[in-house]
Amino acid sequence: MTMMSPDDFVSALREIGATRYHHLHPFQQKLNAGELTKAQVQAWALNRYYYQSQIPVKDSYILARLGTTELRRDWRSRIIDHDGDEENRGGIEKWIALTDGVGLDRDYVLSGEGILPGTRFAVDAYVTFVRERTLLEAVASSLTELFSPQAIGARVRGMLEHYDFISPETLAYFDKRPVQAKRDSDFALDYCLKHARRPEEQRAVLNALRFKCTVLWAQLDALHHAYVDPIMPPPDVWQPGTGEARPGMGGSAAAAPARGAGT
Ligand SMILES: O=C(O)c1cc(C(=O)O)c2c(n1)C(=O)C(=O)c1cc(C(=O)O)[nH]c1-2
Repeated sequence: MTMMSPDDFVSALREIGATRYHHLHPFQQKLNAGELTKAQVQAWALNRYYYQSQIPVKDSYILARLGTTELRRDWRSRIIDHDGDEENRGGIEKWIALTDGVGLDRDYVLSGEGILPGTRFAVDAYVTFVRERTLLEAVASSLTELFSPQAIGARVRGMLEHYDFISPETLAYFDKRPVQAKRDSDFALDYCLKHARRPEEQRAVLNALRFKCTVLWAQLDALHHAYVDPIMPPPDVWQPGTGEARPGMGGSAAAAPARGAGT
């Protein structure tokens, strides 16, 4: 393998996004096109909460490995974006507003009890990847965010158009994401261009991005298999019709006992 020029390297990264990013997944396309039931949208919101909750965890591992004040200062804004600070609520809290908005009980969401095993394995694999691989690969695995602004735009437009139970407030999480994603992925791309100085390092960056695409894809596979076709959630996870907030209450309604699949 020979060293790619910076332009070819960036093209190879973009090609991975064009062919493997989760905007291509059938579950994502159904979500955007208004083809999901409310329960299926609830399943998406509930499971993705687990991804959201682990993002600042994985960024904390990366932060600890960055060798300079400048790099850490840049990277720490990612953690603040998700955990919030004295002035701004963070992304995790905004995701809870999303699960509130689709009618899920807050305590049930926070408990993580109804998360699909496939979601858990995929997200945990991402955290493990950034802990165990080189720093370059850990940074590169966030490069999927090069492709998220477009995917988010299409998703928000589609969901607002097609679902009467979705309001702009419910999707407020996504308002700031495209700008944050651009800032973060510009930084990560710059880092990878600077630090991938050998062909095998370029290959490792490309593979880290491929891996991360599978982390996102596997989460949608898990949702599709459990809640779309056929409806077959594993035991002990969220069942449609359960875990809903009582009318007028923000949280703490006990999850209803699990019923049979599809009820
Ligand atoms: O809605 C999306 O399509 C989407 C995708 C991704 C991504 O590409 O990993 C992230 C997010 N959203 C997101 O909101 C987010 O905070 C985020 C952090 C990261 C990361 O790898 O550090 N990816 C993503």
